[in-house]
Amino acid sequence: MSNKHIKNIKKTLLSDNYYILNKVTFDYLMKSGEWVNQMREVYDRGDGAGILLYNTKKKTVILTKQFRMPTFLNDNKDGFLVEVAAGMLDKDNPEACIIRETEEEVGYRLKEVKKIYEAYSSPGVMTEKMHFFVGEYTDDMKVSDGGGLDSEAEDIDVLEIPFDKAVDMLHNGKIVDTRTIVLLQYAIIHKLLE
Ligand SMILES: Nc1nc2c(ncn2[C@@H]2O[C@H](COP(=O)(O)OP(=O)(O)O[C@H]3O[C@H](CO)[C@@H](O)[C@H](O)[C@@H]3O)[C@@H](O)[C@H]2O)c(=O)[nH]1
Ligand SMILES: [Mg+2]
Repeated sequence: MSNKHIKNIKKTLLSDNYYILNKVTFDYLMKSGEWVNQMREVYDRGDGAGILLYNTKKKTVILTKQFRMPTFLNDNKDGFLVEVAAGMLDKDNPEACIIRETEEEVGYRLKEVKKIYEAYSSPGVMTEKMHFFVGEYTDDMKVSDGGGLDSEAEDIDVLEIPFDKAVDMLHNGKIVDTRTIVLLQYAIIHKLLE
């Protein structure tokens, strides 16, 4: 972390109730040559990973459906969101995380995944970097019903749907999760299911 355009970075903890919210003040060198003091609230909940699971024979994908309170508070009528399987890295590397999350959330045990992108989720407010994966699944990889961890009160529906239906949902506004949109578009562009 070095940048000659910033100095005097100071962090004040506002909340560590569950994850970390800091108030960060710093001096920033404008293009004009003037130093200005700025403040940002920065939420740190670690990094995450998400995966589009696809089956080339059946031409299907696996998505999840779960309640997301922040979306309920902002315009998502019933608060349920259709998403790719995803989770937070915790202490794992991204590959290990997404293999673990795939089994927990949708019940498939993957051997291989392919990393396609890394991107910041919401760069103005969050530190979170998201690792994007795609992975091929077959029926024989199914080891459980998935659904998420009871210990974390996860209550996840597993949706195995035709890829064409997922693309329709993308185009008619039924899929409104950025990662899911990015991954479905990747599948379209790279003809993953053809
Ligand atoms: N008590 C409590 N529990 C929480 C809180 N925030 C999260 N949790 C618990 O932590 C679990 C995290 O589950 P994961 O599957 O690891 O993460 P995720 O919520 O699916 O997050 C994924 O999607 C997010 C939204 O796009 C991403 O931000 C994240 O990086 C990750 O990819 C949640 O199910 C929930 O039980 C909180 O504020 N309080
Ligand atoms: Mg999850």
